[in-house]
Amino acid sequence: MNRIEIYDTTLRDGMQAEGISFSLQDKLLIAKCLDDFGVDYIEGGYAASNEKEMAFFHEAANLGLKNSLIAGFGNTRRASASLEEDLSLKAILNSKAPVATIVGKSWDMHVTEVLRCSLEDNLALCSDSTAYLKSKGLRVVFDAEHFFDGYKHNPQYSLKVLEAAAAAGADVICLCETNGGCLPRDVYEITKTVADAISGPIIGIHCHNDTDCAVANSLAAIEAGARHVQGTINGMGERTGNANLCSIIPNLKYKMGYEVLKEGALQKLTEVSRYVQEIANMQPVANMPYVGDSAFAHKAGLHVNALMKNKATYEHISPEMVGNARKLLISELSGMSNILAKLEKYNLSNDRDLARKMLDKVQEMESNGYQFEAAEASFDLLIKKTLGTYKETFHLVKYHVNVERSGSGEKTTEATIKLTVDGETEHVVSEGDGPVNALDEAMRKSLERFYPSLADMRLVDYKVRVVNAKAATAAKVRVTIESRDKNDIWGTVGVSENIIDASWKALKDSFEYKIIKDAQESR
Ligand SMILES: CC(=O)SCCNC(=O)CCNC(=O)[C@H](O)C(C)(C)COP(=O)(O)OP(=O)(O)OC[C@H]1O[C@@H](n2cnc3c(N)ncnc32)[C@H](O)[C@@H]1OP(=O)(O)O
Ligand SMILES: CC(=O)C(=O)O
Repeated sequence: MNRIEIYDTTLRDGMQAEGISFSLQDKLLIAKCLDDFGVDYIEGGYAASNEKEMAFFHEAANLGLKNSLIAGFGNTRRASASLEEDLSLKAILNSKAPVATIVGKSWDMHVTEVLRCSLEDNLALCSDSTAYLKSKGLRVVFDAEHFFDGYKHNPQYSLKVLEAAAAAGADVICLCETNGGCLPRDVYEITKTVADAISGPIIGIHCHNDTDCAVANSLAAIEAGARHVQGTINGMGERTGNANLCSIIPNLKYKMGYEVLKEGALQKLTEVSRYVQEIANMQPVANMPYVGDSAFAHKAGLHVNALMKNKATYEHISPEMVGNARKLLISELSGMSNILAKLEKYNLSNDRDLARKMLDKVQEMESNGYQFEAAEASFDLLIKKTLGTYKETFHLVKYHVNVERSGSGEKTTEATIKLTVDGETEHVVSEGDGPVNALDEAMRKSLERFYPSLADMRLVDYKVRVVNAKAATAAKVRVTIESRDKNDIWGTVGVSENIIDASWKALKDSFEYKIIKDAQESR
């Protein structure tokens, strides 16, 4: 069989990550996104855990999912409870999910020390819990917890657990690398033994990332015969996380030739990763393989030079295959090729004189603290200034920012700005939450009359960095601002000894970029 089932546990194991808490609405949005992406299973949560988890299952039934089956998660029955009375099994049935995933103990040490029952009793729990859920018409995934560690200590017993679940009718026997401490060779060999020993159910793999090998371990298990893989979007999960589906899926498809998801789904991978990241309020990890912002970002001059001749020189796949985009960065490590590549947008990529001037300018500015990597819009304005096509869209006469704090802790911040547009003067004052916000508000207030489309622009990120730390408070600071409107997102940069002035420079570039962009688009 060449097809691999993709089982997503972002909403259950992913939510076990420190700092992650999904609301019911978050869970429903993610489930919809995963269904559009086309994963085979969405594990919705630990059904017996709390009301929100249960509510998810009931609401998810109305989402009209087209591609994915919802799985309700729980454990094998407690030794002290009957099948009908066991809270975990009851909750799975109450969830009305078509798939039941039950975690059962497959390491003898866990049976004797955590469940505190006999090894025989645990075999009965695994077997009768599986058979009971099957008798209710559910598809059953049996998650053999700590299977690899268990196998290393007592292989006969761990295999007996799998055999008990298989004989009871489990559809999938999933080998869990719960503590995440194994390396690929062990995972391959142990999975191969299981795949040879167990016939009937599909063999699955569920890995954690404690040795940074969760993806490699999952792929090793697939090579050894597993045909079902569990993981989470962006690898979020308990401790160091779960196996990252955003790496596993493209590796299976593009590197190993397996069938996964539906045709065309991989082109949505980056979007899915960022959507889940946004809902989870996670810090973006730029160097994530395939989906990270830097996954196809090229900085070194030699690399860009070669890429312009043939993309395969420094890219293992083309970014479009996973819905990501190539970025060519401008920095002090740039060569002529980085600049020429940027000039392509202006049909000027043959103008080597211009490229040389730009490169000299970039290197001079970067030695003074500028950095253009995250400030494409400032770079764009610099090209126009060097070409002589730049026309000032407004002219600053002066600004003044006042920050006051009273003895009782009351704070007020006010910015006054005087500027001219085509000879007309505007002089306005604005309050703000802080000096940059006040300056931003004052600029909007003074410019919106001339450029109404500024109303749909907003500042989304603001970063400050000291660039020559040795000079302490006299050091320069670099301010990088990210702005967006309905269609675009752009970055600008300003450097000064004064943080307000550095912010002003970055803000000015941002406003000018937006005004020029809109004028060009309306032509
Ligand atoms: C490997 C994994 O990640 S599995 C998923 C783990 N996820 C979670 O724990 C998150 C959700 N959990 C919860 O909301 C709660 O822990 C609940 C509702 C499941 C249980 O809560 P409580 O009844 O208060 O029990 P508590 O969490 O303290 O202890 C777990 C109990 O389950 C038992 N148990 C653990 N695994 C199993 C199993 N596979 N089969 C049967 N019983 C089990 C433990 O022995 C313990 O029993 P004890 O109280 O007799 O010592
Ligand atoms: C089931 C599970 O999450 C684990 O064993 O890690």
